[in-house]
Amino acid sequence: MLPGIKLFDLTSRAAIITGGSKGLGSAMAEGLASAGADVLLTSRHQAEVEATAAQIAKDYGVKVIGVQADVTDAEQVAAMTDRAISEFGKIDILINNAGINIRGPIDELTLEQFQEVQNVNVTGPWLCAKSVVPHMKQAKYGRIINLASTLGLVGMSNRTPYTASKGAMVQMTRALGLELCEYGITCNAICPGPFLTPMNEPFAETEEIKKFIVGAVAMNRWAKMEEIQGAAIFLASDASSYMTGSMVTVDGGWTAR
Ligand SMILES: NC(=O)c1ccc[n+]([C@@H]2O[C@H](COP(=O)([O-])OP(=O)(O)OC[C@H]3O[C@@H](n4cnc5c(N)ncnc54)[C@H](O)[C@@H]3O)[C@@H](O)[C@H]2O)c1
Ligand SMILES: O=C(O)C(=O)C[C@H](O)[C@H](O)CO
Repeated sequence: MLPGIKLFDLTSRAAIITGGSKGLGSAMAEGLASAGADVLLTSRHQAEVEATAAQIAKDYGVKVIGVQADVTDAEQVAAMTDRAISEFGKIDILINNAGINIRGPIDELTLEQFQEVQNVNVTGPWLCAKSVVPHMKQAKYGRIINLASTLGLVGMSNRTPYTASKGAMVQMTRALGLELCEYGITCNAICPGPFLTPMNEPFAETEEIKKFIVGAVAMNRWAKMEEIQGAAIFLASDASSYMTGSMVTVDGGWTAR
């Protein structure tokens, strides 16, 4: 008999998820934990990430550790990787989730704002991948999952820093997917559509976003938080073993139009 649903089992797998104290990071941490994985969650804020980690560990009976780490700081990223190795002895899965979005017309944005978005959304995931890859190569196994965005595939006004960064994430996923598959490591991306996380909450009631949800998203609604979990578990598990350099859209039909 072929393995079927067992392909999605993450028992005893060790994962790092960046930017995980709230939003999609914590939803994916719950998803992986529910499939049996141990998780090291990072955030820039120690108390917040510890509280999220403790709750998930209690709910799912796996090891979940909260660690303060800014993904743009190479030393903090190295410490994050060292901690995962000392806690779990290996790193099977990296989810590059931490990200920011600074919106506005190009003539009102500053160079510093543009660079900040590239630094968190592109340099951060590159640094995290660079840091875990030697361990994955040694183990001849790894799953790297990048949170790109629908806005890495299609455009949207007043979002030049974010769309540029997510387009870069799409291309970095393809390049890393090609580079690493000979070592048993895959790299794929999730391209989410609109989820009502802290990133989007302040804009949810604007006319622009209300029109966009009805006009661009075929399902005419925001995604529910749990709707990110299927893609995350799939790409983290052996169920996706023949996929690398792929973009998985979870966007309510936005890009199908
Ligand atoms: N929410 C959406 O609709 C949506 C859509 C497409 C893609 N995404 C992407 O999914 C990811 C998660 O988004 P979200 O909506 O949960 O956002 P969010 O703002 O709710 O959460 C992002 C997390 O990243 C953390 N973070 C920010 N800068 C960091 C840094 N330098 N180092 C470490 N952590 C840092 C934040 O503290 C926060 O916990 C992002 O990469 C985002 O671009 C989100
Ligand atoms: O950036 C925004 O304000 C959006 O509403 C875009 C989407 O919600 C989401 O981020 C798509 O990737």
